[in-house]
Amino acid sequence: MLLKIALPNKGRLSEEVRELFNDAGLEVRGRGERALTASLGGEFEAIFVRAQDIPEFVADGAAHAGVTGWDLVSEAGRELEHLMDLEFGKCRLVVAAREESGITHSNDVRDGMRVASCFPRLTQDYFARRGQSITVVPVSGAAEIAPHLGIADIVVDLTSTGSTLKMNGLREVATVLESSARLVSSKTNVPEARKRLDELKLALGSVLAARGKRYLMANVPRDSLAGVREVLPGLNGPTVVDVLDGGTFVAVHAVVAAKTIYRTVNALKALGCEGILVTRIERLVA
Ligand SMILES: Nc1ncnc2c1ncn2[C@@H]1O[C@H](COP(=O)(O)OP(=O)(O)OP(=O)(O)O)[C@@H](O)[C@H]1O
Ligand SMILES: O=P(O)(O)OC[C@H]1O[C@H](OP(=O)(O)OP(=O)(O)O)[C@H](O)[C@@H]1O
Ligand SMILES: [Mg+2]
Repeated sequence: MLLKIALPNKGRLSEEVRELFNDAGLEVRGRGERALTASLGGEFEAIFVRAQDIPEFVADGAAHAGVTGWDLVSEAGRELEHLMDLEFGKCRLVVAAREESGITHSNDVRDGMRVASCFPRLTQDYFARRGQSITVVPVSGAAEIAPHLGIADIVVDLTSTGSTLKMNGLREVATVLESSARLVSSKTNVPEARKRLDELKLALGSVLAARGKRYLMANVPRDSLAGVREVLPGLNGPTVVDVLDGGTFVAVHAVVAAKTIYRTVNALKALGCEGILVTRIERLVA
């Protein structure tokens, strides 16, 4: 059974999605720049569509699963199964107003104000939940310009670094939704498809787990082993291997958090370790 996975054809998420699938051993094969489908390592078939259309395609059964932004999944409001947070494409959907508007909080938004957004549903829901009655001005992009054109008072738009808002003289006043890329599937998938999707989750998850980790090897003086054990917790404690010379050193292998590697290497050095080697891990199945 060939599972169809809908992936973004271009834009913010497409490169990172491809990288993730490649790293998981599901290489996007036979894809020309404008191809609409491609084989993914022979196991799955990728269909390339706009990120925005992916929730609909998956919900309608045109694809078994898909990768797209949580913002788009939420806006679509379709019944989908959330399989996995892929931890990239991180951004927030925010309410923003012109610096000089005097609006610094959602409470300052007055009834009847016009809100430009590419996310009309989420915008409407957000203000409705707060008991505020606004009018959504739906746009398909560049919402940030709307207040300057006089077609809206405020905007609800995506931001990550904040530079687009700043460049447009807008101030963020509230967060509507936090988003990142997600793997979603249709709720109606048959058991065989579910099994394949579990395998896909395992493959993608093992890459994500490995990204934050490094494999560390070091020659450790036998006398320092106790100290090293404290520095290197590893997955199940470090692996200790005898070195052929049978002498004063043993080899220690461990998986360590990438962000602590600087500190770890210094600590090992201080314990008299030698030949310290740090490498990336491709996949980590715990
Ligand atoms: N600044 C950002 N930083 C991180 N992720 C973002 C950012 N902007 C958008 N995203 C994520 O990427 C998704 C796709 O955005 P993208 O800009 O590629 O497509 P689009 O603008 O919706 O569509 P199109 O370019 O086809 O009109 C968004 O729905 C969101 O999840
Ligand atoms: O906070 P920042 O880092 O500035 O990012 C925010 C911008 O990124 C997205 O647009 P994108 O660049 O994807 O262009 P688009 O409008 O063509 O989708 C979003 O719609 C904002 O305009
Ligand atoms: Mg965009």
